[in-house]
Amino acid sequence: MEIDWPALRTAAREAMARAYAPYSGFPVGAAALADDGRIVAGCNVENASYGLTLCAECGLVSALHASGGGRLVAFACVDGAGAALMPCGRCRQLLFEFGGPGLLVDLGPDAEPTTMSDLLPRAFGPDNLS
Ligand SMILES: O=c1ccn([C@H]2C[C@H](O)[C@@H](CO)O2)c(=O)[nH]1
Ligand SMILES: [Zn+2]
Repeated sequence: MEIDWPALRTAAREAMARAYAPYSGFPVGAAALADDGRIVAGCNVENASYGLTLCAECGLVSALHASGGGRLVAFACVDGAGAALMPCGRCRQLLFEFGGPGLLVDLGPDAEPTTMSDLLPRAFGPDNLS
């Protein structure tokens, strides 16, 4: 499948603009290409009880399912400056569930994408339960 990385980055930036991050002042947007061609996105949503913060990737995974499910093929995440941002540890696990080790991960316009297996080597995942 052809991957339009600029379109994914744009979708991530658009989601980032809708972030609710009054406590950290660190808005994040994430977008991914699903295996049926649609783009799903999410932004971080913080809470006065700081530890309840939802990362942008949480919203993305929820959006994937709320809009029909499927698998993730390619993923991009941006910070408030629009630069590529690496998902936190918890979000790597969330993304692995729906993209597996081959999920392509954006490293920005000046680098080749990497894969989830680079971000989360020797991952625990659904296959370990079968
Ligand atoms: O992968 C990440 C890392 C951080 N954040 C958010 C959580 C918090 O609102 C802010 C600062 O950590 O960035 C994300 O949304 N995704
Ligand atoms: Zn996270």
